[in-house]
This record gives sequence, structure tokens and C-alpha cells, in this order.
Amino acid sequence: MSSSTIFHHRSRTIFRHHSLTILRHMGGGPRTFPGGLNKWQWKRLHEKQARQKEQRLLDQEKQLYQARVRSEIRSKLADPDPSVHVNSPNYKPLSPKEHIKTLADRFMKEGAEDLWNEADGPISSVSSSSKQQIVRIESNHNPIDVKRMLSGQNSQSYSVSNQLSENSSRFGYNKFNSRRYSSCLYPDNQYKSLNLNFRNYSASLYPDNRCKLLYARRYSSCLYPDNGYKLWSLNARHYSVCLYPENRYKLLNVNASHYSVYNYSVRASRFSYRKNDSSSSDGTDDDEGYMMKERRDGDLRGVRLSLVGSDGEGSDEEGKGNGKKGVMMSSAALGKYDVKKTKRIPLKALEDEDDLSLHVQVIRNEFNKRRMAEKDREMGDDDSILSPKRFDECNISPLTVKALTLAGYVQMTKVQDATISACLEGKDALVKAKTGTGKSAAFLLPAIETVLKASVNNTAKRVPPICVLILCPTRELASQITAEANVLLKYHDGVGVQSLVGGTRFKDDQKRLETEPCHIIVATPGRLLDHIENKSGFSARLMGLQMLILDEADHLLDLGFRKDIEKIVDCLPRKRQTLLFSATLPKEVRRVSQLVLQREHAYINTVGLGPETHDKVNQSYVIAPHEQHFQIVHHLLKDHIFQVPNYKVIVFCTTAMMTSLMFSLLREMKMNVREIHSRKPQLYRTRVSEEFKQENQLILITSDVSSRGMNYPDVSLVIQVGVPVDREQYINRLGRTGREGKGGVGILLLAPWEEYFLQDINDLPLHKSPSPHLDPDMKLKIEKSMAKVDPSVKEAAYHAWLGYYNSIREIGRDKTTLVELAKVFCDTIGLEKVPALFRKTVLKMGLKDIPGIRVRK
Ligand SMILES: Nc1ncnc2c1ncn2[C@@H]1O[C@H](COP(=O)(O)OP(=O)(O)OP(=O)(O)O)[C@@H](O)[C@H]1O
Repeated sequence: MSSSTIFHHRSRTIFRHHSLTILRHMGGGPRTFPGGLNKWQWKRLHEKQARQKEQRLLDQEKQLYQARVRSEIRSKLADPDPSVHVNSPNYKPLSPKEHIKTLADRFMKEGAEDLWNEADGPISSVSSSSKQQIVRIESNHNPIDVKRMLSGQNSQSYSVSNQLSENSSRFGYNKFNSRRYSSCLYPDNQYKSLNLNFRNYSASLYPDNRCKLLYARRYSSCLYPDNGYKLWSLNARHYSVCLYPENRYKLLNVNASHYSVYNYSVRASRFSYRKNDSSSSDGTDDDEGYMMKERRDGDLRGVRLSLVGSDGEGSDEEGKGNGKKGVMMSSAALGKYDVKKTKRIPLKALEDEDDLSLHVQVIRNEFNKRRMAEKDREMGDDDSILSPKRFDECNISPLTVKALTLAGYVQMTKVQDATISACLEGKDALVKAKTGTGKSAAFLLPAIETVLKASVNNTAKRVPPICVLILCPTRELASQITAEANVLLKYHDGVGVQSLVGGTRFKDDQKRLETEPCHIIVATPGRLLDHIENKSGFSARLMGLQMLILDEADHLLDLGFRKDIEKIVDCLPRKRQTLLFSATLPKEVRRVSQLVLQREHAYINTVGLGPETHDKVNQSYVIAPHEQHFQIVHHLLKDHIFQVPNYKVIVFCTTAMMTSLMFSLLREMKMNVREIHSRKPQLYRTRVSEEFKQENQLILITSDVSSRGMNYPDVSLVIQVGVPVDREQYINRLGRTGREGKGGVGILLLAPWEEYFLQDINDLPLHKSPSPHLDPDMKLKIEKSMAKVDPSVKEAAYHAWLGYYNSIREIGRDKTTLVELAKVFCDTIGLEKVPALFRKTVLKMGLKDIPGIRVRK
């Protein structure tokens, strides 16, 4: 059995042993387990421990294996004649000088070019080096200082070379090389892509502006876009993975988990793929120590250790390199295997390598934003969201600035610039700024400053009071704000943020509140009231509150939420700072805002007198009979997918059950759809929301739970089906696209009798689009698919349809017409009989004795 097989076998056995132990626990043991865990929590805990143990063993095995490989290499280098054994009397180790010479000789052999890498110096393009500006940045272990890297200051271990390409308009690139961590940036103007290659722990990113991103976790991973610029996503877990386009454009997608590796390409610059049998060797290196195996069945897994990009982190020697080719080449060729190690790599250090993906992201974000800002400035673009001011120029904690930089925020957005200083002065403020312009950070930064100031005074208290309360209308938004706050609090140890939202276990909230730090609470009003009313001690903790923030303030202050907000505000100290943020602020809300704001508050409006929507978002509306809406939506989606291969679409429907029906139909039509609405369990909603944040080529069918605040990156199209409740809802739904100053498309689909709504948005730049030509064959297909949808979904959709339009003043007034329209809807969705309503519902809706209404017996 090969050592790799033994190794995997052993770790699997350990894991199985743990699983058996867990199963034995599951058999008949106690119902509750130590720490009050139930049996599933107990099981998960043990599984997690087993995984961690397995991981530790893998890491140790890896180190042992590397040590063995290193010694084999050394002995082989010292002893080119295989007949001379290490133990033989002729054997003597190489002196360091001889060692370097041997390696240098090997590199100079013909055909050894692919052992070289960029950091070894140019093989052919010596001339280009004359154009290079080598920039070095100080610090060995500190995170990459992007600012300084970009501004071209000196370094020792992270070197940056900035290659000025003559034809940079099309294929210009910047190239970053370093001995220790090298990276290459290829911002191609044409495709707006950026390519980072770390040599030792390498990662390649090709974020085409329509593409998915890739993170390399530890060690290396490479990714290439195919000719359609569609990206393949690859995640390398530990150790390396190489992925090369096999021929020209054909992609190979490998998912490696521990110790799997592959690399296929003739273009591989280092350690290119070698088969075991000598006939297929590409002659780059004969060293058996690096042997990789290929399974007969073509499965790419099962390789013991990768050499690609595995130069190791123990490169202090490398960092101090004197630039002589021999030294550098040796490390390039042999990775860490020829570097003498005095100690094993501490496991902690291996874990720390994860941070590299953050560095990659910082660089990527920084470049993207700079390029965007520069472009906007050149074009005199008013729609740019960024202001020239930087975060380090305003009066916030340096630790927060550090976290901001890591998250890719260097310059403030306009709304942040306009609000942060006013908020830091302690004034109440009402802020209006367009969707997707960074309002969350604009209120989170003053919130964090408030906590930091307060915690100086609260150190003596056993349970510190809650300093900041952020209210928002939906659960997903609360989770999003909490996540963003956690990013900004990365370096503030001991400062905690927690979210309290419906759909989760109340007891879990309570436990978290008691055991974990909680200076900032992000909550939906209903769940917060539950805590205030049902949890003794919670109100007392709120008495130390210093700041109240209402995100989506207009929505929280309108009739649906107002009562809850009033009750909550009654429980808060009067002496506090209150901040209200929204993209839309109808006059009525401005008036009601006095409920929570002090009379002398600042009113900050960064929208100005123009439209509240973004110029870069192309808005149009289509008027078509209601019965055609499903087919039109399908047509619009198909059309958009054809035009934007890396699409991301949100379709808003009027109610939860209409959302469910639209989702079921489009799923039957084999479209890549997901659904989020209030009838779905919270876990499901969270999962879909996360997926939609991360993935492209998805269509999210949703109700208004997603209309406000949700920051799904790169949404290319928003379709609104049916009349929105009001102008604000239209603007906020549309605001899911065209975020961060990007472009987007918005289409509003109305029935002729819903056309009145256009009056409410006549100041917005909408243009009329003709109703598309509908294919009769497709109509049949849609009818067939509709027939497959569960009748209970259709019946629920009918009830919801009737309820929704009945509540809309303009339509709901004429009950007879309303019921007739509902009947048409029934026919469209293939219901033979109009579903019956409860008598109580009929009375409530004012539909008693209206012909066409069926009442349940
Ligand atoms: N200073 C900054 N620099 C770069 N990007 C930023 C900055 N501040 C915020 N962003 C990014 O802008 C995007 C939109 O931010 P955010 O969700 O806070 O917008 P918003 O104004 O609250 O939108 P909405 O009105 O829909 O709630 C996010 O992706 C965020 O990461």
C-alpha cells in the first residue's frame, strides 16, 4: 500500500471510529447531554471534534511527509548515482555551496524552463524588465499593506513590480512578483478582469464584471475563464489544486479536498504534470520525490501532495534572498522541499494562511474601486457613489479603519461623507440617500464609536448595557446588517453585535444575550417587543441605550409598523441619539419622524431634487393583459439570459402566494429559480438569501421581504409583476439593481387596469416598452407546466390575489369588477372552479353578495 493510501486510510479509520462512538451515543443514552445539549447537538459537537482531530492529524502527516520528501531530495542531489546509497561509505552530504551549484546546474539544463517562475527572472523578456519599476514593501508577516503597495513604497518580502504595458488599453497588466507571496494583476480593460497569482500560496481570480469570484483558500488554486468569459468556480481546500485550460479554451474543473492536486497543462509554468511511467514524462524533472499518480479511471483525486504553489511559508530565507539566480531557482524548483527547515511548521501558522484570501480580496476591492472611481471622475459622472474623502481622515477608531480597509472600503461614499461627522457630534439625524450607496456603514460607524466611548465607562458593570439598537423591517436585512457590523468590529475584541429576529427560537436568543457580549442589537420590531414584554431584565439593559437607529425608516414609521415602534420607543431612555435612514421619505413620514427624533435634528439629503433612482438603471414598463403575465415574465427572463450570460435576476410578485405560484411555474419550465417569501421557514430563507448573494446565473422569485435594504451584488435585472403598493416600494425594489454606482435594468409589468400607478412615478425616467411578441408554442408549454403546479398553491394564490387587489384603493373599490378580474386570473392559472372563501373573510373584504364569490359551507 502506498504511503498516501495508508495516510488516507488511517485518517478515515479515525473518523469512522468517532462516528461509531457518536452512533453509540445516539442509541439509547440520556435524552439530554452535558451542557443542556440535545442529542443532535451532542452528535454534531462530536462530529465537529472528530473533523478537527482528523484535520490536525492530516496536518501532522503532511509535515512528516514533507520532511521525508526533503531528505530524499537532498540525498538524491548529493548522490546522483542511485547505486550509491545514503548509508554507503561514499555518501557525503553536500555543502551549501555545492547544493546551490547542483540546483543551478539543473536549472540550466535544456528543457528545464518550466521549472522557472516569474520571480526567477525573465527567460525571454529581459527587455521588458527595463520598464519595470520594482517596488518593495516592508514587513515580513504583517498583512499586505495595499495602500502602500499601490502608492509604491518600499518592501522587503512583498515585492511588487509594476509593468507598464505599451498596449495597455487592451491587454495591459500589472504584474506583482515576490519571493514569498507573489501576485499578478491583469486588469484587462476589455473584460475588466483582475488576476491575482500567489506563487507560494497561490490564488487566481478572474472577476470579470459578470463573473463569479473565486477564493483560493490555503495553498493554490487557479481558474481560467473559458472563451465565453463564463467562470468556473473552484475552491481549493488545503493544499493545492491546479486547473488549466486543456486545449485552448476547454476547462477542466477540479475540486480538491485534502491533498488532491492536478495540473494538466503544457502551459504549466512550474511542476507541470508528470505521470508515473517514464514514457509519458514531459522531461521537466525526473525526481521521483515529486511523483504524482493518476488513477486508471481518470479520477483526478488520490494524489498525495501537490507541489504546485507549495513553496511553503517557511521562506524567511527566501525573503532575505540576495537575488542570485541559483538560490531563487532552487526554491522555485523544489518548493519547500529543498529548504532546510529547523523546525516543523506550527499548525497555527498553517491556519493563519487562510488570511491570504483576505489579502487577495483587499487588493481586488481596492483596485476595482479605484478604477471605478477614476473612470467616473474622468467621465464627470455624477452617479458615482464615492466621495474623495477617506475613512482615515475622519474621526473614527484606527481599528475600525483597519477593518474597513480589509473589507475594501477606503474612500467614503457620499452619504457616509455627509453623515458620519454630524452623527459623531451626537446630533439626531434624518438621512435620505439613494439605494445601494452605503447607508448601512454610514450608521454602523457612528454606532461603533458610540459603543467604544460608552465601554470606557461601563467596564465595571457585570452585564454591560445595550448601547445601540438598530431596527429594520425584515429578518434578512437584520442578518445582513449584523454581518456587516461584525466585519467592522473585526479588530474590536469584546464588542459584540447580536440580531433578534422572528423565525428563530426565543430561548436561543435569551441564551445568547446572557452569555455573549452584546453592545449592539439589530432587531426586527416584533421580536424585539417579545423580548421587552416577556424577558425580565431585558428592558433594564435597554435603559443604558445611547443610540437608536431606524433603517428603512419610512417603512418602519408607516402604518404597518408604527404601533410597534411607538411601544419600543416608550421603553427607551429619552436622552439618546436617534438616526433615521432611508432611500425614500414621503412627506407623511417626515412628519411622523418627530415621534422619535428631537426637534433640532439634522436633515441630510444626498438625493437632491433629482429622481430617487439611479441614472444608470434603465427603467421601462410593459402593459399587457394579466393573463399574459406569466408568459411575458418567462419571455423577459429568457431574453435577458441570452443577452447577459452571467445574469442575476430578481422577480418581485405582489404577495407570498403569488411568489410561490410564479416560482412553481418557472421551476416546471426548468429555469434556475429560487424563492424567498414570508411563508418559507427562516432557515430556508437564510440559505437561499446567502446563495443568491454569492452566486450568479440565478433568478430569485420573491415578495417584498427582499425589497428593502438587501444587498445582493450584481443584480442585472429587476422585474416587478403587478402594481406595487406605492411609489416607495417601486423605488426600493428597483434599488436591488444598480447598486454601488453600477448599471442595471428594471421592468415593471402591469395590466391595463393597473396603469393608473404610472401617475405616481411620472417623475422617474421610465419609458414604455412594447409588449413582446409571444410564441404560441411557448404559450402551450406554459399551460402544460401550469397544469403540473399543485392545485393548493393555485388556490392560495387566488386568495392572495383577491386580498391584495382588494386592499388597493384604486382597484378594490369596485368589488364587482374586482371579482370578475379575479375570475380571469383563476382561468389563467388553470383553476376550473373559483376557490371558496370563508364567510368571515368574505365579510371582512366587503365581498358579501358579489356575484362570482363562492363561500365555504
Ligand atoms: N465606503 C465604501 N466603499 C465602497 N463600497 C462601499 C462603501 N460603503 C458601502 N459600500 C458597499 O456598497 C454596497 C451598498 O451598501 P448598503 O447595503 O449599505 O447600501 P444602502 O444604501 O443601505 O442600500 P439600501 O437603500 O438598498 O438599503 C455594499 O455592497 C457595500 O459593501
